[in-house]
Amino acid sequence: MSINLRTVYAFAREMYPKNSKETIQYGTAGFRGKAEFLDSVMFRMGVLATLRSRYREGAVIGVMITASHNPEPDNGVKLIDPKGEMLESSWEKIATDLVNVSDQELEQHVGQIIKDNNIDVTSSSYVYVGMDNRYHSPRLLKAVADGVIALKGNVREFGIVTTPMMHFFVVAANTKEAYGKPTEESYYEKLISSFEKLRNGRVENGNYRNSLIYDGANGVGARKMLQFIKRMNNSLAVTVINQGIGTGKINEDCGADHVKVKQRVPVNMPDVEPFTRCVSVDGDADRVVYFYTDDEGQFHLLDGDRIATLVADYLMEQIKRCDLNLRIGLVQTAYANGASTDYIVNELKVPVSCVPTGVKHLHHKALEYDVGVYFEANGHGTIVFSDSAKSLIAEAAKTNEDAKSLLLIIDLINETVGDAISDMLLVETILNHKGWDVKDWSAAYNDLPNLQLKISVQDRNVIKTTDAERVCVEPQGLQEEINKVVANYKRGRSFVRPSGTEDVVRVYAEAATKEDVQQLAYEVGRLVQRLAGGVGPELVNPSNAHL
Ligand SMILES: CC(=O)N[C@H]1[C@@H](OP(=O)(O)O)O[C@H](CO)[C@@H](O)[C@@H]1O
Ligand SMILES: [Mg+2]
Repeated sequence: MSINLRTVYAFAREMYPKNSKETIQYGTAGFRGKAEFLDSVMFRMGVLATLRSRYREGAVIGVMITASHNPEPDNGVKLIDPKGEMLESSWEKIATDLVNVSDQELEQHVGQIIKDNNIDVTSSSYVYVGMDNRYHSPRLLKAVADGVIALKGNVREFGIVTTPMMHFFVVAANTKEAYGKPTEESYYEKLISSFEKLRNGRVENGNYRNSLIYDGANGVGARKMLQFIKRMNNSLAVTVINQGIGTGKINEDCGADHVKVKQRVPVNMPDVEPFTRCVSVDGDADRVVYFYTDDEGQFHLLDGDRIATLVADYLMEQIKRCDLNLRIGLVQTAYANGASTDYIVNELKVPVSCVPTGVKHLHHKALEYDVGVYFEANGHGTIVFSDSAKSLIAEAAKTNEDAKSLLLIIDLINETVGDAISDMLLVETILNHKGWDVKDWSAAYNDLPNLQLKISVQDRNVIKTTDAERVCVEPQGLQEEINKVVANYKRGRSFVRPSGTEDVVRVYAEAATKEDVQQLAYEVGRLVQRLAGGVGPELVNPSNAHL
């Protein structure tokens, strides 16, 4: 088979001309932006995925079209490497350069990538493509597929799927189906059968009730949950809200990001009993958070930190019961609530590390342990087991019932990446096992009040950070000013960093009281506006807000 790079240029010029002059970067989770400027990006990512597959000797590479928690007009694309991880970081640079060259330079540039990486263009390549349910996703999926076709690669389209399903399909295909088959049915089957075996017919236990409200963020997570419900034998009574039918827009006033950042219930919440367990996932269903309201109508959040601590505690207990000697570790980011980190260090006594935002960083760190539990505070995370841990557990399972359960737990977990539905089924399994309701779960520790702000600046990349993003090194002087402000607040902590998915600088703050955290976030936000080129209206001082 021979390929003609002229074809790539012809496709690009005729169908996917570059229509934006702005430089775009492979960020925290791939490329994101307004959908109308992404056709050429998608086409080129189809080209890159094909090259990457050839570079990896014909292994399947995944392409997921989604803008996750971003608003409806946005879309995005992320590449999935053969083992289900995010695209290797050295190729992120290749991706960024490829999407930013002009149409005229494209042919020569693709030739250079082939040469630099010694890619055999006559070899086979396989690309899997899936998308979320945004109305512009099908158009963008076609652009990716055309990028593959332009280089004579093989493309398989999965239609509307969650991000974690795409990761599952890629791993399933590349492990010759040891992980399952690369089909939707196989994915449902794997998760549901382990979940139901773990339940073993016991749907309620102690304070645990088996019903919950599920906020699907008007995204693909809603449709897939409806598919789960159809296939489950009433082992869980799930009411799905924000299903994405009718006028509801993806992530608008609903979903995991809304619930976590606004600390508020999603739109369309039915009238439920106080302390009813509720779950929100994001637009592509790779994040999950829990929440409930108490008998005074007060909102309570059980976020990724809570899930991580619940899971780590449970796994430690199970591993101890099996009498196995496995090193368990927890990975967080700077957004983790300080109270959760204290709890991990002082109560769980598990090693905990802090890495930069983005699951790729957490995932890599977690692989250093026999059992690595990682979660971003926003509910994005999973658990990874080393090969040797898996064989030890499998060996023990021959004689030990607890080890058998652990094996089922491993099956229930989508180890490739954070998976909202799989994580939810895991939490449900643990709560059921412990006989806990949300009150019991909340009792482990009290979150410090915390707040996030988004600040618009001229160029968010003027902010540079170090020490897992906890310290800002540029613009000069900003960190010193933040330190001075933070010192005035009991249990105060705050940091700033440029978002990798939105054109904003994020400010995080936590402090001992709600009033303090509002004031602290405001003061740090003002520093960013003043010292990092803020644009738009000045933040309002919360202590003057009533004036
Ligand atoms: C504070 C926060 O929640 N940041 C999110 C967000 O990244 P930013 O780089 O902060 O925009 O989107 C990422 C992808 O979904 C997710 O991994 C990350 O945790
Ligand atoms: Mg997401």
